[in-house]
This record gives sequence, structure tokens and C-alpha cells, in this order.
Amino acid sequence: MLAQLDLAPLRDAGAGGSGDVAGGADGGDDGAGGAGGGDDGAGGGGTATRGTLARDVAAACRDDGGFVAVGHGLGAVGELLDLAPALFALDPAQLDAIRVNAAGRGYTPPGSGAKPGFAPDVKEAFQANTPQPPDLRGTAARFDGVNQWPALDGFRPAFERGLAELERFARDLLALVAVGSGLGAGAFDTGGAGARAGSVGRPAVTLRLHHYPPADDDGGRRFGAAPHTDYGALGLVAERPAVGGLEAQDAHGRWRRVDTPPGALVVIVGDLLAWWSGGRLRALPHRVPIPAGGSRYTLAAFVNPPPAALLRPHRTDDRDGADSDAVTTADFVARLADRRTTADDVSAQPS
Ligand SMILES: O=C(O)CCC(=O)C(=O)O
Ligand SMILES: [Fe+2]
Repeated sequence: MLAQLDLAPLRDAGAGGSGDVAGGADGGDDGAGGAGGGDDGAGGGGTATRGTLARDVAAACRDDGGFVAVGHGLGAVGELLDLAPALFALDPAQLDAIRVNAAGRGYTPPGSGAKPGFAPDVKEAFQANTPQPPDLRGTAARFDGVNQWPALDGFRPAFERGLAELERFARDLLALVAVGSGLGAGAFDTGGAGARAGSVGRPAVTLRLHHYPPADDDGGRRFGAAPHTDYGALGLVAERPAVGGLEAQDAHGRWRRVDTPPGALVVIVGDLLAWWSGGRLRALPHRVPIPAGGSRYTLAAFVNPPPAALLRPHRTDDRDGADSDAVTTADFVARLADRRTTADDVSAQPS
């Protein structure tokens, strides 16, 4: 059972930039002695303050691998989910015209992306990403590519607003997780010192809309989305309407329904963040059964440090930052992708 956390205090902090998250919650950095030290009284009336929120968020990411976020204030999420039915109802020829390219951008038909041991997922998807520097080389170049847009009024501007909004949100959230985990606020900074991003570009945000059409169950081999962990730092999932469907595996191996109130966002720790955190955080296995009562639409965002950023795990011993452990975001993600997916499903595909 994932915890439900109200992110309103993060929004207050976000208005002043990520630095405020660090400032507000720094008191928590030194462990128990910091309890209450970061609280700024912004909350009141039972709302957690930034310091307590940082600790609650980090505890949920450590024990469960994620949580259900309410009060996130992301306007583009609902707007994009409202556009999803019209997108997937487009003429097949229009969807074919924007068929997914080597960088994973565009339309992916149902039945792609089989995970080992499972039949192909029934979901279809549309994906666009934040622009990346044009000079990415080697594995990192897989993250570069052009977005392909459907001929649908208002779609592209709404998507681009969503990408920008989720990029800001993810940075604030990662700072909060870092502080709550007893690390510096910049420990998971996807655009700053933690990722050496000055020289390697901006964070990579992948934004996807999914449609899960009703389909025949074939006895458990076939899923809307088969069991997996996300490769990257964070996965963020919202549903329309909130009919449920996402299931998460707890630390004892039990699959549990994730209950989402309308407008909620499920925050999922990915493999990269679990590794980067030095094992402080748990990557959350999750899956989507075939929807029982009609079509299901979701929005999923995947957040990563810049593809060429050289990352080192924040180890729990004194070897923090050992060069032998360093790997770029792109290589980390590609290794997982190459291991887990069919050859034509590699690139910046997050899961
Ligand atoms: O659509 C969902 O509910 C989850 C999708 C998901 O887990 C993924 O695309 O990685
Ligand atoms: Fe996922």
C-alpha cells in the first residue's frame, strides 16, 4: 500500500526555486537532531511542512519505492489526459505518420515492447521528450531525436507546457528526496553539480500518453503493461479517470492495487535513482493488468539526469564518488534496456 502525501509545501518552496527546498529542509540533514529544524510554519492546519514532507517522501521512497502524490498543482497533467482519447481515436494513417522513431518519440502501436517472459503489452503510446543538445555522442545520442506531433489542435503547446512543468516539478521533488535521505539538496540535481550538468546539457524528460484498450485476458501472460521497474530516476503516472489499474509490488513480493484519488500522481522510484542513492531508495516493481471496464488512459513522465552526465552513487561508506563506479545516464539506461527489451525497443525508452 503506497502512502498518500500532500505536496502542497513543495509547491510553496518551488515558487522560490529549488534552493528554497534545500534551505527550508536543511535542518533535517543531520538526522534526528534536525527534526522540526527545517519546518518553516508554511503549512499549519495539519499540512506537513517542508521538513516533515522531505522526511515522509524519502521514507516512502526508501521503504516502498514510491508514493501517491496529491496537491502537486500540475495543471498540464489534467489538460493532457483530457486530450488522450482524441489522440488515440485519430485515423490509423495519421498515427502511422508519426510512428515512433529511433529516439522513441512518436506513436507506438499496441503490442510493442514485450518484456522477457510476457506477451507484448496491450497498451499503445505517444511520446515526446525535452530537446537535448545536438552534439550528444555515443550512447547519449540515443536520447536525441525529433519529436513528432499529431495533427490535433492545441496538442503540441499543451505537451510542451507539460514537459516544462514536469521538469521543474521533478527537480524540486528530487531535491526534497535528497534532503529527506540525509544527502545534500543537490545530490540528485539533474541539472547541477550532482550531475555535472553544466557541460552536458539539461535533464531528459520523457512524456507519454498511454491508452490501454480492453482486451482478452490470456491467463496472466498478457498485461496492459507487464511487471517491470522503470530504468530512469523517477516515473510519474496519472490516470484518467481515476479508475485504478496500476499495481505495485511491496517489499514482501505482494502485488497491491495503487488507489489514486482524482488528480493524483503516482511517484515511482526507478533503477537509476535507487543505484544513484547508494541503495537508500527502492526501485518499485509495478504492472498494469488488462483493464476490466473499458479503456484506460494515463500520462507517464520519466525523468533522468542529462544523458551525458557522469553519475556516481552516493555510497553509504566513505568511498562516495569513486571513479570506478561512475557511469553516464545514457549508459546506465542503455544497459538495462539492452538486457530487458527486444533489440528494436532500445533507445530512450524508459521501461
Ligand atoms: O500507465 C501506467 O499506469 C503505468 C505505465 C508504466 O508503468 C510505464 O510506462 O512504465
Ligand atoms: Fe513503469
